[in-house]
Amino acid sequence: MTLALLSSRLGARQAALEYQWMMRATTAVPLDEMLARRVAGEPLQYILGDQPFGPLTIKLRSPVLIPRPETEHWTIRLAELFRPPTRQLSVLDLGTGTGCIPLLLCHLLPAGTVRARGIDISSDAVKLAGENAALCGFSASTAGSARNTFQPIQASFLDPLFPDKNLGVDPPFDLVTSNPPYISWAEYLELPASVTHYEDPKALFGGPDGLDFYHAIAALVARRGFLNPGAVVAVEVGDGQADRVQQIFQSTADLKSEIWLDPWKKKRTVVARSALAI
Ligand SMILES: C[S@@+](CC[C@H](N)C(=O)[O-])C[C@H]1O[C@@H](n2cnc3c(N)ncnc32)[C@H](O)[C@@H]1O
Repeated sequence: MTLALLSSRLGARQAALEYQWMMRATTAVPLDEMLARRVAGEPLQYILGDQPFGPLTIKLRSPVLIPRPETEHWTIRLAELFRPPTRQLSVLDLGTGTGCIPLLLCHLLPAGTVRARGIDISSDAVKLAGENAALCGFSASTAGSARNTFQPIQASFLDPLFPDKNLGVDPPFDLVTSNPPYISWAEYLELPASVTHYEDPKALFGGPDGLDFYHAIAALVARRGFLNPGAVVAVEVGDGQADRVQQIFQSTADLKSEIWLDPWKKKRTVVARSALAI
């Protein structure tokens, strides 16, 4: 009965596909319950409890944002900029969520070359990112010095005192990444219920025009001593925001940048580089 309902909701083809994923899921949730939750509109990823992100399997729990394929795409391309690595990279991910971005970088770059920290205001996100760090084998507490490490830290990077001396977030950084909240108020009203009911509004809202977090990130990386010479700052942007974000980085941080397209040819990532001599 519920499978029939799912078919009427998603179409027979998609329902059959999702049914197969549920059958293969390793979660302890009974199949009937999975079907009922999906029919009620819950995203499949939360029901299954994990999803692939590049070659990694990332654990998921509502309300922490479900990593998107666009983010996976630019993170893989970003790792290529650091091949072969010329030195140890100190990485800071702002708004880390599941930890997917720094964890994929840890996976893609040679062992012992990445020390990543991820900041998130949400305790749910920090807890989940810690679980993912352990599952992927990059937990800072257990890893030896020859391993890449990722440590999630609960803090707000909008706080004027960030990074407080006691946080363990010690500049300078070689790479700053962020997929910040970038949905404007107008866009939020248009989002489907599958997003607004299950994903944390804190992960979505970027202020009235969606650009608040880019101003904050540009001001942060503009601080003296925050970036190493030649450091890279890579931020994901929403539809139609890329040119404006480029201007913000230029005017606030004096950083020149380029724009990367996503697999659907949309301007998705602004990638800036600090001068080789600062
Ligand atoms: C769009 S989600 C991105 C999550 C993850 N990086 C990804 O790509 O899937 C933005 C994240 O920023 C976090 N966030 C929102 N405001 C923040 C703040 N002031 N300081 C730190 N993190 C914040 C949210 O909790 C959320 O996890």
